Amino acid sequence: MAVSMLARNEKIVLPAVEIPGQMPEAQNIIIETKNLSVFYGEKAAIQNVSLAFPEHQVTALIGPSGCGKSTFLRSLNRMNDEIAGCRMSGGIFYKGADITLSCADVFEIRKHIGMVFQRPNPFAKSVFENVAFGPKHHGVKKKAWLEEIVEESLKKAALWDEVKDRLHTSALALSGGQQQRLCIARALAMNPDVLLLDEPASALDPVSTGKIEELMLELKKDYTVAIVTHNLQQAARISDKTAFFYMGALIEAGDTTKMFTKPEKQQTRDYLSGFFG
Ligand SMILES: Nc1ncnc2c1ncn2[C@@H]1O[C@H](COP(=O)(O)OP(=O)(O)OP(=O)(O)O)[C@@H](O)[C@H]1O
Repeated sequence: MAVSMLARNEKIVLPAVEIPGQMPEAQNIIIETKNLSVFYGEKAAIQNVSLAFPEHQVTALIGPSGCGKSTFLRSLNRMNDEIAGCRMSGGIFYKGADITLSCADVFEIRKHIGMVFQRPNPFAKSVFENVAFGPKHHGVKKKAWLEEIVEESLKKAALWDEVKDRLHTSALALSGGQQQRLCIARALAMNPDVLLLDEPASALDPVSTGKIEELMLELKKDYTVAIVTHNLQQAARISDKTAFFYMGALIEAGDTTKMFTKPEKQQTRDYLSGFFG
């Protein structure tokens, strides 16, 4: 099944992947990896990871620096394709379609699976043009339609009230926290199903971090969210599921409350107790 043929609201129910510690009940899985390995040259950064992302839930990816969280996250919308010498094996299934296949259209994939990076990276354009950029690039020309997309995306990113009177001024004049919410609005403007967030609040002050966390809880009503975070309290506050990575392997994944109170693996217990990381 080609990804480009999937309608936005089409729901394909897949059985949950069996991972130690993961919820046994069947859930709508929107994206999942099966035996995914990612290599930089000869070195494996991710080894045989099978992980399923339940729809409308926040899944936090945690683990010590260098364990492969970002590499794994970036593979989910083929962002690693941009890195010379990076290759992967295994499968990534988005609504049942294997998006690792060479025939899969990466631009189409990234429309469905949007990404926001650690450092806010707005374009040196107006607030409006930042959000309208993707839809314009994908053929939306009508001004009224673009205005509607921009307003709706900024509202969903909880930024509209702060910028509605300065839509045509530079995005670079916004605060760091506003810029990050603008980047989220830019991703939402493409009407994705899945949002990938790589430490979206790590460069922000506590107030802006709080706004991003509140936003995550709001966004999961409409989207499936995967977030890399170093901040264990943040993972505990905002995620439904947590996946713990160590040295490129998925050690344990499951319900966040259970992971933080009764992890099954000793390595998870050690990491959560601060013994390493
Ligand atoms: N572009 C790259 N080229 C070569 N090796 C890379 C590249 N990016 C990451 N790596 C290596 O892959 C491994 C996993 O890195 P990755 O950034 O995915 O880990 P991480 O858990 O996200 O780390 P951090 O929490 O510090 O961001 C590390 O050994 C890293 O050095």
